[in-house]
Amino acid sequence: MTSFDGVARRLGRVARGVTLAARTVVPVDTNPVPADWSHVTKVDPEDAKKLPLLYPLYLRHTSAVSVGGSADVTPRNTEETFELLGPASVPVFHEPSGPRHVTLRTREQADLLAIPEVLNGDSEALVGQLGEATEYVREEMVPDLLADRTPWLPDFAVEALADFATSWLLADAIFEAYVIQNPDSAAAREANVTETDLLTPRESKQRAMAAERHLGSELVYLEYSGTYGGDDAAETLATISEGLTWSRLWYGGGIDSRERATAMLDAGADAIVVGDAFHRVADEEAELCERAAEDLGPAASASAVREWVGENVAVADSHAAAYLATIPSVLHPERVAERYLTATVRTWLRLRELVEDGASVRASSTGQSENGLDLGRTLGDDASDELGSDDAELVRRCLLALVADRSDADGLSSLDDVPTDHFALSGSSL
Ligand SMILES: CC(C)=CCC/C(C)=C/CC/C(C)=C/CC/C(C)=C/COP(=O)(O)OP(=O)(O)O
Ligand SMILES: O=P(O)(O)OC[C@@H](O)CO
Repeated sequence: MTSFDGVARRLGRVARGVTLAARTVVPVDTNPVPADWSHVTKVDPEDAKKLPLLYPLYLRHTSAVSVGGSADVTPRNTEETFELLGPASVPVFHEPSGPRHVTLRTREQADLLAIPEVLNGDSEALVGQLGEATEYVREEMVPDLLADRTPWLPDFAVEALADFATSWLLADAIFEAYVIQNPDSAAAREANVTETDLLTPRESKQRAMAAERHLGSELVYLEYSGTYGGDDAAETLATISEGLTWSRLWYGGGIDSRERATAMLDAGADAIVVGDAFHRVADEEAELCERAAEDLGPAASASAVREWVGENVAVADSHAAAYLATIPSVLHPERVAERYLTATVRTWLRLRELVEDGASVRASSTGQSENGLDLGRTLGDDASDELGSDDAELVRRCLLALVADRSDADGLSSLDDVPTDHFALSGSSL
């Protein structure tokens, strides 16, 4: 027995050596966070943060979407956000800020689970919350899953499987080592980061090096949430990146222009994270569509809508253009913004037309509308042609659900799970 244990220990050491060699000396990239992700859009599930009506159009340009936020996030609004984002063609990962934000449903929908550990907060934010989460997974989430899916398993097998599944969930997750540098943010309050906890560039680098080597953090995240870190952040990114060989380095906070995005990428960030600038697109369009609905009739022609947008919207100063400008691969953000804002107004007017006509919109078992939701006609061909088939189906479902909310609709129970409250326009009358 002892000798078997000895062999197992030696094998374990060899495996650790191979893993370390792959992270350092061998020229392969074993980090599960793709190196080519350079732009991440953070979608906050909290009820006050909304989505643009045609969100898959905007999100098709970002490398990945992160679902998470620090305030007013609940299991319900997190699951609803995944209902909308999970089926989209862009990779979606989950960044919980509390143990119970992770549910069986969010695990099914998310491509990755990214768990925050704060390097300059209190011990709760480094390991306390993770401890609570591990207990919850081992003693509630996994046993509930096993009871549901494998009720015939004997108790001893349930125990062993629950141990394995809990460890697997953590082994399969990625860990994000946060350095929070804006004490005025919700994330700082959550992690108990105060003015005295802010780090110098050198201290940030030292903790990042420890996170890579000791905690195995796939990601180091310099977080200025809500405010732009400017030159201080650039210096910190440059210093941290000198110390990292394997972990990715991300920057988030106040990115709302091409200049800010490129400044942080040039300073050494592998990716920038954009949150508020995306949600502002939704707030802006709600106001815009309400104005358009007052000026234009529901049956306004495509050219009338284009003209109205040209005359009434300062596209260069719009939040749509600002968000798109944060994505370096979007070469002409203003042009793209004009196309998307026009498509949004067209869509909104078309939905009003459908509701006004008292259209009984039906969804067939495949989710196809039988009445009037041809996307080319609704969004305009140029915008609808940009959507792949999964995104097109998702947009169609969301639009049908918004109409169904306001009409006598038969056969629409398949749309009940579309959480339309998450659109900024859900508060506007159709
Ligand atoms: C393993 C399971 C089931 C769950 C993990 C649960 C854990 C450990 C959560 C970590 C909670 C934590 C340490 C939070 C600290 C604050 C933080 C970094 C929040 C992330 O906030 P952002 O999403 O950046 O927030 P804002 O965009 O609102 O600023
Ligand atoms: O909302 P903003 O300021 O873009 O910040 C993004 C992200 O770092 C928040 O976690």
